[in-house]
Amino acid sequence: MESQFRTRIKICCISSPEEARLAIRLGADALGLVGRMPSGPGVVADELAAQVVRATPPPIATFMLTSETRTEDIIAHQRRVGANTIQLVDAVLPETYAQLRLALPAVKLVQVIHVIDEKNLAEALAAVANGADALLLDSGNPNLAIKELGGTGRVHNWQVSRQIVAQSPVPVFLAGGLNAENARQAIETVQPFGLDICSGVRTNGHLDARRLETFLRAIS
Ligand SMILES: O=C(O)c1ccccc1NCC(=O)[C@H](O)[C@H](O)COP(=O)(O)O
Repeated sequence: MESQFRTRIKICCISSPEEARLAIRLGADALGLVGRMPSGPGVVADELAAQVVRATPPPIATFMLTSETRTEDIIAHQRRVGANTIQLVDAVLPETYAQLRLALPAVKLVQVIHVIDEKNLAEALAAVANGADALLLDSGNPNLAIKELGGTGRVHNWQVSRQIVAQSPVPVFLAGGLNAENARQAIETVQPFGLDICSGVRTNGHLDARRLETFLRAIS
């Protein structure tokens, strides 16, 4: 069934104020700033992320991606960057959401679920029950010796993602290997609140205006 709502767009792996301005000008609802990660191409320094956050006007959301899992380290990361949303790319203890809420009441919490199989449905619903404001379904693999926590350029099992969207009481973003060719199909299959894209709108690592325009046209 066709959704009556506009699919929100998060442009991730923003690596400069110029990329942020381009993404906003072309219609991004949210920007993603990737903090220190065990692997992946999109990492930026905290100082640069903070600079982008300061230059980003409302109502654009700034998502700070963190691989930290201890509450105090997540809080310290947020204080360095100042983003209005924390994207937790790894699993955290159940009590972490309440601790973060207490310390950072104005900051929204988005939990990434790396979709591998049906078991991820329970993981997603537990994150919501524990306090996540939104979910983001991605294609990493946290079980590897060197964890993959995003930026893989791979598509995952959208049937599992569809089940998560259908049962989630909070908004769900879909990520992982999206591009202009598969984005419409992704929306129809998964029916997410928003799409998150990194490599599919880049050329040689840089945000590519033409690829982003083509992507946005494909889903409008
Ligand atoms: O890009 C990275 O290096 C990265 C590493 C670890 C976690 C997240 C990372 N990227 C940010 C994202 O969340 C991506 O937008 C998401 O994984 C989708 O990426 P892609 O498949 O390239 O569109």
